[in-house]
Amino acid sequence: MTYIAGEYDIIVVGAGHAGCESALAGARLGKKTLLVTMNLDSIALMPCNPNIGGTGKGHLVRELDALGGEMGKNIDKSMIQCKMLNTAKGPAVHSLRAQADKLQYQKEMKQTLEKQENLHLKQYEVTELLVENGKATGVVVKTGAVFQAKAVILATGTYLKARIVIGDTSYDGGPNGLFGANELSGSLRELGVRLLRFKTGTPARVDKRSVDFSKMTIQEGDPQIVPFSFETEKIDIDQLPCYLTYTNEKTHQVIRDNLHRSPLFSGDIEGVGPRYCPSIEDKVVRFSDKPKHQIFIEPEGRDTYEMYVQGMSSSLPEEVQLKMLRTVEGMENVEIMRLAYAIEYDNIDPVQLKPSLEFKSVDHLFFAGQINGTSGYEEAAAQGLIAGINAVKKLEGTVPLILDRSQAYIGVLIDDIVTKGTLEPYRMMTSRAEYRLILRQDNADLRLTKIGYDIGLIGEERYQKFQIKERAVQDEIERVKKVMVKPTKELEAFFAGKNSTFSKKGFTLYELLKRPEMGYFELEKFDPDRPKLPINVIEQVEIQIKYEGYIKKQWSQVEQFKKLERRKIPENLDYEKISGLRTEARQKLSKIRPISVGHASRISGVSPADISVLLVHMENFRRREKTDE
Ligand SMILES: Cc1cc2nc3c(=O)[nH]c(=O)nc-3n(C[C@H](O)[C@H](O)[C@H](O)COP(=O)(O)OP(=O)(O)OC[C@H]3O[C@@H](n4cnc5c(N)ncnc54)[C@H](O)[C@@H]3O)c2cc1C
Ligand SMILES: NC(=O)c1ccc[n+]([C@@H]2O[C@H](COP(=O)([O-])OP(=O)(O)OC[C@H]3O[C@@H](n4cnc5c(N)ncnc54)[C@H](O)[C@@H]3O)[C@@H](O)[C@H]2O)c1
Repeated sequence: MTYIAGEYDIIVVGAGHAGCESALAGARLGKKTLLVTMNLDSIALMPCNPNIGGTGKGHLVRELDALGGEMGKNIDKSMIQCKMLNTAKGPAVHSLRAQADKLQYQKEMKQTLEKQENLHLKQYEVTELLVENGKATGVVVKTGAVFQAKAVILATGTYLKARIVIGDTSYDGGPNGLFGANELSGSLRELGVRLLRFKTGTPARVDKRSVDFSKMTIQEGDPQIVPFSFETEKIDIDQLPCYLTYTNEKTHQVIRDNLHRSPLFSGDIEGVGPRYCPSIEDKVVRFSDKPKHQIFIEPEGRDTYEMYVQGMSSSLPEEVQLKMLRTVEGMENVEIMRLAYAIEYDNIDPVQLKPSLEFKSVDHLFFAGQINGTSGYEEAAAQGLIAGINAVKKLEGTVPLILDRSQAYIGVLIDDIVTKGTLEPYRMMTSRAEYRLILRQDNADLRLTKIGYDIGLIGEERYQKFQIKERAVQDEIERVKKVMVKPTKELEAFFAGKNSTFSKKGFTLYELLKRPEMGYFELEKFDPDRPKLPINVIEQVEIQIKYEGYIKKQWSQVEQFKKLERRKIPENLDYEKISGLRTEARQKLSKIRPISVGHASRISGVSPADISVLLVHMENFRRREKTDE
């Protein structure tokens, strides 16, 4: 029966990684928010690898934290191992990665949601979206109850019309043995939402007691854990190890012999899978010259025997999975606890969204997370936060938060999907960002805390602490510029030990720090008056001094980029009336409706010549308006 069950400012559908951030942002910014989800026991579930961060993704989490999101804090509370990846490379690509206790991660997030003022949690399947006069007004759930709202955020992940495939077996169902949501897609289609069909997969979970770890290489966490959240001071835990092993020719033979039974190759799966998280059968086919592939065996939590087999995502039949796993060193007697599977689901074509994540043709309707064609917990959470903030801004009639490509990986992610769309699940990587040297994980707070504070998600106390850090970095850089290091015998010997060119005229400490071979700590003996500073301040001082030249160069590129970003295009510009635009450019511009000239220039099919035509048209338009005034 249909009845009005409640009225809210914002309704968020789906308590995955995107929905949790959206709902927390909405409630923390003072809006009465309803978070409705299919199963309250699967809040913030990690249906694949229970890990947060990794290359590019770690950057997203730190940015999210600087803006006032929750994911960083939640993984700090629930990690069982942590590593800074890529430390042999430059700081731009250092990425934090933590293995989570899967159940604890969920428990901590659920508790945070439950304790949040203004936030209401309810378990239902949403079957219909309500729209009146081109504006989202609420949702209908399976029982017929109607929940009304001023804005709706859809964050339904991989659940829409989800289908599970294991070899020749397939059935309707969501991830991890949960139900899929079969009705909402139809309602979206009726409202004119264009849907695509993607797929993803997960490896088997195996019983720890059936694995011979003595044949594998142990992978310990870092001795000093760097927290994800800029607010977490210290993490002191007993870390659990992971293990490294490899596939071999025998494994590959089992896969090749059974490829015809893999739905990915027999054509049984129509969805498009993530290029950058390929299944093992994909890897064996696409990289056929490789004799082996890395496999990480990772714990799913502290209190479980289940281990995750990273690198072996598959949709091969059950008995082939077992045969294939048992060819791997250390897994000769392995027992599977949960089978690997592939999952197909409906998602939207994200070019239907504005950069604020609002749907272009339905006001007050936002989309966030994997439903937008992305893949990954962190990508989902980042969008969730932005959608939550922008739903609030929409209700308050203020300008949306749109981070640009020089401000944050979050900006790169959203700009990419809403401008170019995606033909396969989109995963963040450092190579997607043009201004990598500026967008480091270590300076996410310096880039974004002020924005989080202005929005209202960063409190006064945290902001003051941040300002103290910011000032300390500047003061120390200024100080080392003034410290003169005399050319003593001791300094000369130190230089010789470093193979560094010595000069009798002496140096400033700043000049020494610029040299790649010299570190801040080892120069302490030549800097007797140095103040005692926190490690995160010293880290900034070193990076900013060592990479100053490159960073300056990147800032001048950013200036060029910003010039075009600042040239805003009127929302109602009629591209049909601009003569000189090529037909493809006219169609693409009308479809994407870019917000700035810079934005327009990134649309595939819009050439530099089209941009010149657009610029001339805008200039004429501006002059005409000025004359009319
Ligand atoms: C098998 C598998 C393997 C994956 N592998 C990885 C991986 O290893 N690493 C990685 O980073 N990402 C992986 N992903 C992707 C990752 O799970 C998602 O990117 C991420 O969880 C997306 O977050 P989300 O918030 O968008 O959606 P989800 O986490 O999927 O959450 C969606 C939420 O919406 C709810 N919901 C859906 N429909 C409705 C409805 N109609 N009414 C009410 N509630 C609804 C669900 O109950 C759920 O709580 C994998 C996903 C799957 C399923
Ligand atoms: N989003 C999806 O749809 C989807 C689908 C399938 C798989 N995935 C998952 O996405 C993730 C990305 O794969 P990835 O290989 O780039 O992994 P990653 O981003 O987790 O790690 C990157 C690199 O870090 C190192 N590393 C990883 N785990 C480690 C450990 N436990 N100990 C030490 N070093 C470790 C390795 O060098 C690895 O290649 C995987 O966890 C994979 O299962 C996602």
